[in-house]
Amino acid sequence: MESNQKYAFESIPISERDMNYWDMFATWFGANANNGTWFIGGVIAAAGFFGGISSAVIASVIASVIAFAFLSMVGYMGYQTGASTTILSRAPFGIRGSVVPSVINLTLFMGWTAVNTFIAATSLAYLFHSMFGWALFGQPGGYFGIIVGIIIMSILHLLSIIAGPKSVQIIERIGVVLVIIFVIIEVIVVFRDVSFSQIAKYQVPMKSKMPFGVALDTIAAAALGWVVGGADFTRFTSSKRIATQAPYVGAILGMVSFVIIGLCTTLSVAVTSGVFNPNNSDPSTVANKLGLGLIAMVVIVLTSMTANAVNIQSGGSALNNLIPKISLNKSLFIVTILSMILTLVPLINGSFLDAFTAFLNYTGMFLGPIIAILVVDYFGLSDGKYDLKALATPTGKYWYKGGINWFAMACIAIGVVLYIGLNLLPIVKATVGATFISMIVVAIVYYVGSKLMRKA
Ligand SMILES: O=c1cc[nH]c(=O)[nH]1
Repeated sequence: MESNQKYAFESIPISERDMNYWDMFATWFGANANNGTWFIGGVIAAAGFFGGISSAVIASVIASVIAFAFLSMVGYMGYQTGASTTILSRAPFGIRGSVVPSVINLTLFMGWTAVNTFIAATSLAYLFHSMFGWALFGQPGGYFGIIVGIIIMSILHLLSIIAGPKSVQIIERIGVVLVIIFVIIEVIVVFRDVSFSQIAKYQVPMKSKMPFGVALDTIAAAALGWVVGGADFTRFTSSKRIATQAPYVGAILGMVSFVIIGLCTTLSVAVTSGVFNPNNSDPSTVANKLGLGLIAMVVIVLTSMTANAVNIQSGGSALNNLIPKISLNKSLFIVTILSMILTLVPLINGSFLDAFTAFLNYTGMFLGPIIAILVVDYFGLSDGKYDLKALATPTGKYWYKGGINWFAMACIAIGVVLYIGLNLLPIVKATVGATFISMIVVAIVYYVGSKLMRKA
C-alpha cells in the first residue's frame, strides 16, 4: 500500500502477481470477443467492400493494430508500477485532476457493461419466448422477458466478481475456451446456409453506406475503451512480455474475429432476406433470424460474462481511485449494481442502436486525448518511471496547482473540440476518421507544452 492516508493506493508487489501469459491472452481475447463487438461488426458491415475485401475487416484490422499498441503501452505501465490505470493518471492530470479520467472510465465501463448485458438479455428473452411463449421485446408485454434476462445476467456478473480479481481470472480461463468452441460451431452453421462468395458479393444499398473513416472511428472507440483498463490487469503480471505481448495478441484476435462474425451474420441475413438493416445487427436478432438458436444464445451469454468481468473490474478500479475508502471488492459490487440499473435505459429510450452510437461517440471523443496524454507523459516526459510515493502525496510533484494539472485538462478539451470539428469534414469521415488525428495533435501539444512549461 502506497500510504498517504487520503490518497493511499495499492501497488501490487511482484511476489503477489499471479497472472500468467494465458490469463492475459484469455482476458483480452475474452474482453473483445463479445456481444458489443459482434454488434459493431454488423453495423460497420455498411462500409461495404473495397477491392473484394470487406472495408469493415480492413477498418477493424487497422484500428485495432494501432489502438491496441496503446493497450500494450498502458499494460507496461501497470506492470512497472503495480498500479491501476486511474491511479497512474494522477501523474499527468494531478492527484485531484485524476477524478476526470476516473469518472470517464467509470461511466465508460458501466456503459459497456450495460450494452453487453442488454444484448445478452435480448438473447435470453428469445429463449424465454421459445420455451415459455413469453412476448419478445418490442411486442406488447415484451418488457417482462427482457427484464428477467437483465436480472439473470446481473446475477451471473455478481458471481463472476464475487472473489474479486481471482474469480475474474477463473471466468476468463474457462470462458474463453467455451467461447472459441461455440463460435466455431456457429460459423459452421452460418456458412451452411449462405456461401462466402454470396456474402462477399453483397452490395450494401447506397442509402445505408457508412464512410470508411466512420467505420475506423467506431472500432477505435471500442478498442480504446479497453486501453484505459490495461494497467488494471497487468499490475498482476510479473514479466514485461506477459504485460505487453499477450494483451496485444489477444485483443486484436478477439476484436477482429468478432467483427468478422458480426459482419458475416448480418450480411447473411441481408442476403437471405434481401433487406439490409443495421438496426438488426444485434447478435440475438441476427442469430434468431438465421435459426442459430440455442448455440448462439449460449455464446452471447458467455461472451457477455467474459467481457463484463473485465468491464466491472476496470470500472471498480476507477471507483476505487475516486473513493479510496471503498475496497476494490465493494467497488466491484457497486459497479455491477449501477450497471444493471443503466441497462434499463434502452428500454425507455426506444432505439438501442441510437443509444449505442451516441455512447460510442462519447467514448471516442474523450478516450483518444486521455490515452495520448497518459502515454506521452509516462514514456516521453517521465522516462518510463513514476515516483509512486508522490502519486499519493499532496504537495508532491503530481500535485500541480491545487491537485490539478490544468494544462492536461486543456489538452483534453482541445482533443474533444478537434474530434467534433474533424467529424464535420466529409473528407475525414471518408478516409482516416477523427480519433487518431486528434490523438496525434493532443500528444504533440501536450509534449511540447509540458517541455516548455518545465523550462520556464
Ligand atoms: O469495446 C469495448 C470496450 C470496453 N468494454 C466493452 O465491453 N467493449
